[in-house]
Amino acid sequence: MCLFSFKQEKGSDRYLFELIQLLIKALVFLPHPECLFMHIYHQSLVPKRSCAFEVRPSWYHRYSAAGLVMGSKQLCKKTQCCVGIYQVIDYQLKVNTLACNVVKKTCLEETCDVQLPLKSQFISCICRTDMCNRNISLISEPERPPKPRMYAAGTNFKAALVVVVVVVILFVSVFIIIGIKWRSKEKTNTGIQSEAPENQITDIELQEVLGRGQFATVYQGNYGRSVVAVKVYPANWKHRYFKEKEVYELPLMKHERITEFLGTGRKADDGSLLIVLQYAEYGSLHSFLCKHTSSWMLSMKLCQTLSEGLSYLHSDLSSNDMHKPAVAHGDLSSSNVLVRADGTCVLCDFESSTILRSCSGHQLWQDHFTNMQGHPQFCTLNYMSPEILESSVDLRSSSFRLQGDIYALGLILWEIWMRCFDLFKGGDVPQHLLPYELELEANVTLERLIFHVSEMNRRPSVPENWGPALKELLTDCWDQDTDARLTAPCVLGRLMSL
Ligand SMILES: Nc1ncnc2c1ncn2[C@@H]1O[C@H](COP(=O)(O)OP(=O)(O)OP(=O)(O)O)[C@@H](O)[C@H]1O
Repeated sequence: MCLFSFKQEKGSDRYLFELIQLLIKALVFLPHPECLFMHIYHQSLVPKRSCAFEVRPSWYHRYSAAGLVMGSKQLCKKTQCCVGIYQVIDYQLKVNTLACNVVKKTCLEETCDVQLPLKSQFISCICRTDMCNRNISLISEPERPPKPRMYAAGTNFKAALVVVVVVVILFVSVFIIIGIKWRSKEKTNTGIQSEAPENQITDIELQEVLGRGQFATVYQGNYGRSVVAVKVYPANWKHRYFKEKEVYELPLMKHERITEFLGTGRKADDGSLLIVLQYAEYGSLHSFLCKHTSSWMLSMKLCQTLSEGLSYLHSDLSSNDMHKPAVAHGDLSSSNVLVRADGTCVLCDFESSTILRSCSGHQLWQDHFTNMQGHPQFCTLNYMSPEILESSVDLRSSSFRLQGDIYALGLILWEIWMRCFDLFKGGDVPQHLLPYELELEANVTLERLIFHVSEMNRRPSVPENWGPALKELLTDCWDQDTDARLTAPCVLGRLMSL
C-alpha cells in the first residue's frame, strides 16, 4: 500500500532540500518500490511551465482552462508539458494550436521534435521546457538526440548531477526489485508461463470461417461434443496470441459477460496457435445490428450487458487469494462485442488490452505488460478517442486507456439505439452505420477523423426525439475532456435508471 502522497513543491532552487526529501522517501518506500517509482516520476522539481499560446477561437475555452494566458504565453496550472499541433499545408508547417497540455501532466521530451517522414497532415508534439512548443524540429531517425532524463532545464548543475546519479541508482534498484516482485506475483497469481510450449490439439475440427481480423481468423469448430469458436493465429503472430491468452488467463476473468475461454493449443500440421472460445450464436454485435432491428427492451439488454462486461473488465478485485487487475480493452468496437442466443453481449478480442497494476490508494497506474515491445497500438479508427487521435496522451500510459474505452462504449450505445425501432416511432429505422460513417462516408481516414472529432469536437448526431437522458448519457461517455467521462459502473447505473 502506498502511504504517502507527495505534494508539488513550487520553489525554484530547492533541489538539494528535495534530494534529501527524496532519499527519505526512498527509505520509506523501500518495501513498495513500484509506488516509489511512480512518485519519483510524478514529483515535480521545477517551477510552473510557460508555453507559447495560440489557439483558434473555437478552442480558446478548452485550452485557456489549462493555465493563465498572458498574450502569446500561458503559465500552466497543472502540467509540465506544452503541446504544439501543426498542420502541413502546401509543404509548409502552419501553427494549429500552441498551449499547455490539457491531458498530460508529465512528459519526457525537452524539445518539440517530430520525426521525418511526416505520416499525417496534422503533427503534434509534447515537450517539457519553457516555450518549447514555439519551434518544431523535423528530424530524421539517426539524428534524434538521446532522450532527456527526468531532470528539468534551468537546474543548478551540481545539484542536478547529484540528483541524477542518485536517481539512476534508485531506478536501477527499484527496477530490479519490481522485476523480482512481479515475477513471483505472476507465478503465484496467474501461473502463466507466457512463452511455454503449447499442447498440440488434434481433436478439434475447424468448420466455417466466422470472422477474419487483421491478425487471426476465427472459425466455428467442434471440440468433443461442443460447438466452439477457434481463433487461429499464424505462427508468426505469436506475440499477439500470447497477449490475448495472458488476458484470458488472468485470475477471476471467468465472467458471464466475457467470452468464455476454453483453452489454447497448437495445430499439429502448420504450428498455428489456437485459442478456443465459447461460441456466440449471433456473432459480432456489428453483424447483429446490420441484420436486425430491436425493441427498446432488447436494446437495453444489449446496452446493459455490454456495460456490465466493461465494468467487470475495468474492475480491480481480489477474492480468495486471487487478484484480478483492471484491464483496459484498448480496441472496443461493435466488432469486438459478441451477441449470445439470449440477446446478451460478451466482450472478446483482448489482443490490444492493457493489464493495469495500481498503487493502492492512488490513481497512478502502470503497465504491467510491455505492450507489444513498447510500440503504441491503435484501436479501430472510428472508435479512437480524440486524445488518442491528437496524440495528446502518452500511448504507453495506462490511465487514459480506461477513458478511451468509455468513449468507444458511448459510440456503441449510439449504434445500438440507432437500430431500436421503438426510438423511431412513425419513421424508418436507419440502416446500421458505424460511428462517423454517415458524416465522413465509408472510407474514414485518420486526417478526416482528427479534424471532425478532435478539432471540430463533433460526435454522431442524436435524433431530437430521444430525450435528454439518452443524449446526456452519450455526451458523458464521449466528452472531449477525458476526466469528465463516466466510469463503466456509472454508465451501467445510468442505464438501469432509464
Ligand atoms: N466466440 C465467437 N463466437 C462467434 N463469432 C466470433 C467469436 N469470436 C470471434 N468471432 C467473429 O470473428 C470476428 C473476429 O474476431 P476477433 O475480433 O477476435 O479477431 P481479430 O483477428 O482479433 O480481429 P481484429 O482485427 O478486430 O483484431 C468477430 O468480429 C466475430 O464476427
